[in-house]
Amino acid sequence: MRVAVAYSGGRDSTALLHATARAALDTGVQVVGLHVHHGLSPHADAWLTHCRQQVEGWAAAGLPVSFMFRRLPGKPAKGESIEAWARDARYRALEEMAEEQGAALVLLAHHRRDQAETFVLQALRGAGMAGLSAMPESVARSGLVWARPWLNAGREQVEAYLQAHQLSFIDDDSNSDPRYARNRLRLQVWPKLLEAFPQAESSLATSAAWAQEALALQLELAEFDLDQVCDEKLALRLGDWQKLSPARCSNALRAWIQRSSGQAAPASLVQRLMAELGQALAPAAWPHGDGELRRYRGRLRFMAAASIASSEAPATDMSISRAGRYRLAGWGGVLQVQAVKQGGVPLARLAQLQIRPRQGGEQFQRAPASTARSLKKCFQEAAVPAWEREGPLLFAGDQLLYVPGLGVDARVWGTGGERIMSLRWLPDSNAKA
Ligand SMILES: Nc1ncnc2c1ncn2[C@@H]1O[C@H](COP(=O)(O)OP(=O)(O)OP(=O)(O)O)[C@@H](O)[C@H]1O
Repeated sequence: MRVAVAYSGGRDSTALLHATARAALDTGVQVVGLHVHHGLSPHADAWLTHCRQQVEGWAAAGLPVSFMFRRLPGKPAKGESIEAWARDARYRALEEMAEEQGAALVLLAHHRRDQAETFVLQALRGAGMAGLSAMPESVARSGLVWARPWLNAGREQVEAYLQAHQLSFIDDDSNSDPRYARNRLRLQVWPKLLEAFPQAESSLATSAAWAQEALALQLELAEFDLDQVCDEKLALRLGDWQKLSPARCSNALRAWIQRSSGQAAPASLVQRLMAELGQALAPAAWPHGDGELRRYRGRLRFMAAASIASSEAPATDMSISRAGRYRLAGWGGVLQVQAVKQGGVPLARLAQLQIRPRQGGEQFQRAPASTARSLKKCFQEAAVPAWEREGPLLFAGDQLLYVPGLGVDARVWGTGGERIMSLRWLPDSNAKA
């Protein structure tokens, strides 16, 4: 049997790797230290050398321990948080190495101060229960168990272990860089906090444990509620959902978004949906992750971008020769055609219309003196909300005539001397829940 320890060479993971290897003596368990070379610090090569040599020294002294490392390919993208990139890439590399080594258990050296700091950092961001839960003692992910055996141990205990065994470790100079929130908290706030509240670390870690319990309850309640308010295709039946109390509504919604899209719901999206979902029944859409949430006929669904274009009503032809309201089959609404003096399309151009779903790549021109641009750009410039962007596009041959939310394309505006018409898409507002 093989156990892995994520080993940065810092204080905590040095102590943990050594302690694990000692505990494994005479048990038949093999321990492997997994080191990730981030390539971010000029010292990264020296750290790697230190780690390898330290483990080789321990192995030579008879401990059942070996070493493996991986260099991270690539760099954080421009604008991406270095911390977030390094964390994600580090966990992926650790996962791959553990698999290669045949280790089903990976130990991380986080301790109680790390847990208390995480709780405070999350609270300072206004996090909910998921954030305040901080780090779990163990979690199964990607076929591996990740465990933090020292999550309830104080930093002094780790320090005492290092001293007792005369272990050397790396002092990462980036730990004093004040650009990182954790470093500011650790260096500027923590000493003062402990001076005023000596029990702070254990109290905050206890609060994180309460948050974990509260989170588990929230998730259980959400499962229960979603069983009642989802249809067989897992769409949310809005009429039933709205009957829940406000706290249960947002709790169930958050869990439903995560479940149906596979992506966590930002607090801003949940807030917005709570305000907008119950106000009307008209078809509407809200962007989320790599797709959008769609309200249609009293149900909310998530649609991935790839499936959106193909799932729309099919392209159809129609002919319009006078003002009026025209119901478009399969589109859930009517097209209003009215005579206007300017800014409209010549009536003659409506004789052979094609009605098509948006497919991407369409260009629209908002004013005669401007140029044609992508629909996405035009929607952004005109600040058209997501739910007003829905509906059919009207074409005459290859020429785009009308886009819901934007109006008639300026390239086809009539110039006078002919009957010109405004077009307006009116989605049904009376769909039943
Ligand atoms: N480069 C790395 N390679 C392998 N494991 C790492 C690496 N960086 C962090 N870890 C693991 O994640 C844990 C938490 O990381 P964190 O950055 O908070 O600690 P650290 O200051 O790098 O090192 P230490 O916790 O060993 O003092 C570490 O204890 C270690 O188990």
